[in-house]
Amino acid sequence: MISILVTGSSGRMGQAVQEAVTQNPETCVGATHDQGQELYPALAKCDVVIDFSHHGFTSTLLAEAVANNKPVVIGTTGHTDLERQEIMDAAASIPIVFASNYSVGVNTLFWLTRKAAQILGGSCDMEVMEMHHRHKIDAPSGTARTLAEILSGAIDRNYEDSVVFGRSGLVGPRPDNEIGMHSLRGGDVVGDHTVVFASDGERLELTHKASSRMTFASGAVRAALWLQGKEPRLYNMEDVLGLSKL
Ligand SMILES: NC(=O)C1=CN([C@@H]2O[C@H](COP(=O)(O)OP(=O)(O)OC[C@H]3O[C@@H](n4cnc5c(N)ncnc54)[C@H](OP(=O)(O)O)[C@@H]3O)[C@@H](O)[C@H]2O)C=CC1
Ligand SMILES: O=C(O)C1=N[C@H](C(=O)O)C[C@H](O)C1
Repeated sequence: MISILVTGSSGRMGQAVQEAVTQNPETCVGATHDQGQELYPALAKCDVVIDFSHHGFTSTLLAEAVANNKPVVIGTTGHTDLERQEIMDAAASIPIVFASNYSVGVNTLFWLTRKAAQILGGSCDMEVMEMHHRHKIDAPSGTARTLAEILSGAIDRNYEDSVVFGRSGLVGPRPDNEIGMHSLRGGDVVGDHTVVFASDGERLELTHKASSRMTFASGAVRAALWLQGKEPRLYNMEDVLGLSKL
């Protein structure tokens, strides 16, 4: 039985993760952690951490996980460049799965987007749209960022140089190689993502819609089990699902 520390435990995802851990016959909730509580006693009791809390907590969590040699599944999004670097640095010491989305469907969308961009990237205008519930604090979503990173990689550009966030005013005709990013917020939407490939005469759209947070939670539990015995490295959910090899 693998004992899991669930951080951000009173949040929407923290609750879903506890349910998914309890439903899985191979895992149990060894401890929970929330803002203001001491981390070390909870961490010491567990084999692996699943974190869906706040980007500002990641560096504290990783410092403690490295000191105690515990693998970590990071589900939190919205990290700064410095925090992303800290995740990469920690992965030299402990195995980490860091994914903007733990659903099987979205990771299939990542794979399909990579293939479609390899075929269409040079000849199509590429845009990303996402919609989430009114409580989400970061934009664009981590998943939309990953999709835009895949698109920009396919046309040999960087995310930072190619992405344009929404458009307003006299922006002029759309330049080639620009990737538009559009974030909608409202109601209780769990998470919708669409990638658009548009050219003269036709348009391809790839869409994923999540209807339950349990899809992310059960994926994170799968990642936590997969991490057991792995070498220190930064992995993603495509590695967990074996999609990186296809
Ligand atoms: N990778 C994926 O598949 C998915 C990722 N996410 C990401 O997971 C994260 C959490 O989402 P969600 O559950 O909806 O958010 P919630 O706001 O519902 O929950 C966040 C939790 O983290 C706690 N928290 C907030 N700030 C801190 C802090 N500084 N230190 C420690 N704990 C803190 C909150 O405590 P308190 O209540 O006291 O504020 C709460 O328990 C987000 O980054 C979201 O984007 C979400 C879904 C899927
Ligand atoms: O905050 C959320 O809810 C979600 N966050 C993740 C993201 O930012 O991509 C994943 C999912 O879409 C739900």
